[in-house]
Amino acid sequence: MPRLAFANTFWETWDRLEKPIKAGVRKAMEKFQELSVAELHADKGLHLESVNNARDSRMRTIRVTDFWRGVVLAPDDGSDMFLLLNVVRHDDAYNWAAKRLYTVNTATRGLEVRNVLAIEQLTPSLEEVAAQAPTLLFAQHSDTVLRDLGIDDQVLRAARAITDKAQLAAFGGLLPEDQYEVLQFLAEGFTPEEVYRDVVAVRRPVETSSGTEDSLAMAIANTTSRITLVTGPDELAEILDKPFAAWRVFLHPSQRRVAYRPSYNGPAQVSGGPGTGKTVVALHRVKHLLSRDPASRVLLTTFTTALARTLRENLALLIDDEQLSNVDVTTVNAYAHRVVRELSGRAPAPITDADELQIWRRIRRHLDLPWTEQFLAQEHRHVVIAHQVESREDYLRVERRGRGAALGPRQRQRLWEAVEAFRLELQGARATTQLLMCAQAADLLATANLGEHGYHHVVVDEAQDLHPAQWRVLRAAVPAGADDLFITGDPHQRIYDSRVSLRELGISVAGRSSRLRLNYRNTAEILAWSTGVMDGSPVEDLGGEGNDSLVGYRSLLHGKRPHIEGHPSEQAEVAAVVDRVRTWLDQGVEASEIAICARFNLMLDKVNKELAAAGIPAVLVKNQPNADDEGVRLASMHAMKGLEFRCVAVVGATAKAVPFGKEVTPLEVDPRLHDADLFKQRCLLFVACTRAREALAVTWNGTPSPFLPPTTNRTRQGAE
Ligand SMILES: Nc1ncnc2c1ncn2[C@@H]1O[C@H](COP(=O)(O)OP(=O)(O)OP(=O)(O)O)[C@@H](O)[C@H]1O
Repeated sequence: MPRLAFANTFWETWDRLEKPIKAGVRKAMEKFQELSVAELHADKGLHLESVNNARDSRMRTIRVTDFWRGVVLAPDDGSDMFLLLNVVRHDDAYNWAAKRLYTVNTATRGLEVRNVLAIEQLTPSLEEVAAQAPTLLFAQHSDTVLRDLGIDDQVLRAARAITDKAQLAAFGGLLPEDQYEVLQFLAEGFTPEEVYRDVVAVRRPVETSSGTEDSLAMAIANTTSRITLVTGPDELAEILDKPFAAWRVFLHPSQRRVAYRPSYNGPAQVSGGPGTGKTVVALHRVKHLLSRDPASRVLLTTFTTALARTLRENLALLIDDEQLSNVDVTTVNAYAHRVVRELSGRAPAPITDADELQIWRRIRRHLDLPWTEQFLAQEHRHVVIAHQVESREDYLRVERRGRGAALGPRQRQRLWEAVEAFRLELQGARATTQLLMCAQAADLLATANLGEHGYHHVVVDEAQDLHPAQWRVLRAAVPAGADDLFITGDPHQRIYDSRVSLRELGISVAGRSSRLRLNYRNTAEILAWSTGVMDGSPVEDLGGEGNDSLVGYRSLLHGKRPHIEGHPSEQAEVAAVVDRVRTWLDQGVEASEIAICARFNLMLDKVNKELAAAGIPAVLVKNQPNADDEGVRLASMHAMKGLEFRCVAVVGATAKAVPFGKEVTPLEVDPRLHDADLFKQRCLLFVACTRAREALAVTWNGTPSPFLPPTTNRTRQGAE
């Protein structure tokens, strides 16, 4: 019986095929499950035929319908694995098939495809230009080094003629995938040793001595990041029935390595820039943990209720219902609330941040304190609750980490009075705050029966904004040991002001932390511009033990440069964004795939009004629309966390809004808090911009935000 595998090129078109064509594919694929290799070749309905002038002698086409054909790579080495490459209109199928060549990479041993014809045709003209060029992109690397990294003769010749990164990007789609990735890493300045470690070694299979390494079947088995192997009819049905999502099937080797590592001897952490697949990895980790022990109970947390809902929907695409029933997908706050309710019998609904500020304001006035209510609220959150300060004596001694303005004993006495007044007021109203609820939950869990209220594994997504009290809940929810906590997050996306030392919270990830570098979401143009917003500022890493940076993050996707534009008035800006949305809609983008994002709801209201006047439906993200609800998404910058859209317009990026003065502690009050607040606002803009997959527009009226990369400020108009 032959074996069947599907290449990523097939999946790229599968969802777009019409029903009768899909039915034809299913029927053809069933034959691969039923007939022998000889019968397949003889089958009249399938009509497996070779391709004239094909560069790859194994190239065949099969009949799908009268007008569509499948392109298949058929083994010629005695192995029995067929690889479905694409489904293409009859006339295009032969052309598509003829120019492609599949080869086994000498270093990774994976199967790669190249457009051999196009490379042959383009290389001489590249060489002509290169002969005059002052520098060549790979001049510093010898042939031996490149060959050791899997670069073969044809690619080597082309690589020697490439002058810069833009040329490499333009040429890249023609090159064999693993070799292109090696060249990209080298072009980004990674050393050959690093490239070997991150690109080659992660893919390279363990050496065997069977001598069959180069068979097509073996190469296919080595290419899990681009090829899906189907082991039986049930699997075939399942895989073809569900809507295809590449992230479910094809993990980058660096993603697979961390998600499917059999076991971690304690808490593990995965960091990575935006769009590098941290959420995807978290979901696959849950799958791995459950497939290892189907009876284990898993807590999967993220930052907001809306994100938890999406996370659960995506998890349902990856695991079956029985497994899903063993996973709680929720926010830390919701879990803490449940714990307090179940273990103490009563859990008041926490007050909102605005209510909390009001209480602090009353106390400030009543005690005639010299600090703002924001300062008092922050002191309570980030010093008192964070360090579990329970008495005046503790507070007088506590080290106020991350706070710049020193507070003497007399000031601390006065502040402690305010804290006591705050707690008294809450008690009187039988109320609490989210963080106090978390602190209570952690205390309750510490003495509770974890078999009933805890988990075997806790997986944490969007970890960067969790407060120490929330970390204590998570730490207490799972007994310390192997595979207790799996944490993913990006310190560049910190938009609230929590600072943690995970080690001090009993969550040491030393020796178990990894980083993802390949961005799957944004085009390189959007990623590069958005990275400019961060201005290379040093960023404290997730665990609070060192610094993190965005150096080396890359995207393989390319598109238009972001549109960056200032307008003379708010009215003109709003009119321009409505025009832009209209253009995106005219280009065929679904309204629900477009987001407009602003720092303030006031601006969103104005945009909403203009959209309505133009007859364009819109919905507010904070109302948690369903994925299939029609309408352009309108969101505050905070609400953009964790989301993504084909097109994003960030409006009102003015100097007054980003940073928003009211949320920045004045320099003279506390220089460290001042810097931290500014940094948070920078991250907020970064998060908003990196939600765009294909198109990003950033606009303002009046003075632009100082966080926009310098060229923007100078030209005020970016090219598209
Ligand atoms: N291996 C993969 N193959 C195809 N698509 C992928 C893969 N990994 C991630 N993606 C896609 O890339 C996008 C970003 O992934 P994901 O949301 O997991 O990234 P993230 O690192 O959590 O992002 P952020 O931190 O910015 O919220 C998603 O559309 C996801 O489906």
